[in-house]
Amino acid sequence: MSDLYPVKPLNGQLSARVKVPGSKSITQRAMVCAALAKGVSRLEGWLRSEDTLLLRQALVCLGARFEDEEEDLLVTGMEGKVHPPPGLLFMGNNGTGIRFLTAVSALGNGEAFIVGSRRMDERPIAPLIEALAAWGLRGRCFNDPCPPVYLQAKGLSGGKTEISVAKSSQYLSALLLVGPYTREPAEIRLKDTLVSEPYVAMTLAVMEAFGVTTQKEDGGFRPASGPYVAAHYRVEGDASSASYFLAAAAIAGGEVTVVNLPHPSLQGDAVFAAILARMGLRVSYSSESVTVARSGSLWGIDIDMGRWPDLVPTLAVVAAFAEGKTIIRNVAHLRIKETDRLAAVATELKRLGARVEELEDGLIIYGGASLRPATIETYDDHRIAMAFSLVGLKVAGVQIKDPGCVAKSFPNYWEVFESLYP
Ligand SMILES: O=C(O)C1=C[C@@H](OP(=O)(O)O)[C@@H](O)[C@H](O)C1
Ligand SMILES: C=C(OP(=O)(O)O)C(=O)O
Repeated sequence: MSDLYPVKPLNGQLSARVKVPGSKSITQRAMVCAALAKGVSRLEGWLRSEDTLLLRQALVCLGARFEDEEEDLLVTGMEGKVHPPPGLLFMGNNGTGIRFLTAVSALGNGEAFIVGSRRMDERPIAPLIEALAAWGLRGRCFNDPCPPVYLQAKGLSGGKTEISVAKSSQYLSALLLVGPYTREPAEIRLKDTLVSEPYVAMTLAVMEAFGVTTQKEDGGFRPASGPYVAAHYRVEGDASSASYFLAAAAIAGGEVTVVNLPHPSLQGDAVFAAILARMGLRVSYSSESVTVARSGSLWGIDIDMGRWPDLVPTLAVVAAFAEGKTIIRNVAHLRIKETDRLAAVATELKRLGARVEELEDGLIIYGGASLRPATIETYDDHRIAMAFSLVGLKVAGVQIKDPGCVAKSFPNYWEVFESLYP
């Protein structure tokens, strides 16, 4: 792929049906459960992308077996017996993956050394290491509070632990996923207010599909003792990936259907259609799909996005085309994603001529400015590349730098994007 993608403006209105790849978040949870389980699991509709392949490779190093059978993934589980390898485990910039892998490695016996990309060394993981320490793990972050991570694992004792979840829900999901394999029943208490909450519900749902239920109580969780039981698991289409095409209808007008996003969905980000409804679009659902249509005005909104951080770049770009201002609140955790997404979104919208205020934990976007051509910096962040590509549907002369960075979650993004043109 060349290092610049020139977006062609769309003549007329959209009328498109698109299929998105499998959910990255669900795929990674299902991979972990299947890798720990007893027996052979089949993952249907799993996402094959940079991040999921990194996690797959690392789980193979720990002792699970993965085989492709046409589009499905067959996983032979380790029955909870984890064997950290002598070398390095590499997780790129896969935040979900490094948090899950750290917890899974802690179930083993021996040393593990887990490293990521340069940006990963700026994404904190210490809260997870501290919570695992209460279950007997000896571990440290070399770049405290960030990776690389070094562990001396000897299985996890279980019992009570506490976790800080104000910066990321992934720490809690990681603890929950290994909870069934601690020696004593696990009891996890939250120290502070949970961000990105729907991802935790998703973790519990996937665990349940692999046979483990969790008792939820005020301020805490008690996952039942394992093992996970191998399952035939069908992964939903990715709701965050779907957001780009739903947003395309908001920006360019017309109608878009995402054919493989079920309703209801396990993914919090499936809320995006309802957010667009608040901005003036018509929305309809079937059990397997969602359709949005714009025929009239698009209005700015005031919204707390703390539960759905990955939708913020998409929403911010839509907001630039809306009438009036949009206030996006409660998303300080966007500063520790693939890049500082509040800074990146504000900088790139300004480059296009939009008026934007960057808050410590949010954005104010004044919609309706006439936007100008620009070459967009993507900061090695798939969501910045995908969200800003949408601007080019309406504004001539938009080019996206490093378009290949979409491979993290959506390797065929540009192909699906091009299917929007008649
Ligand atoms: O658990 C998950 O699969 C995810 C949780 C969210 O992260 P935080 O909980 O760190 O906000 C989200 O941003 C990320 O893309 C995927
Ligand atoms: C933040 C993301 O992923 P991760 O935290 O897993 O790197 C994302 O996909 O937007």
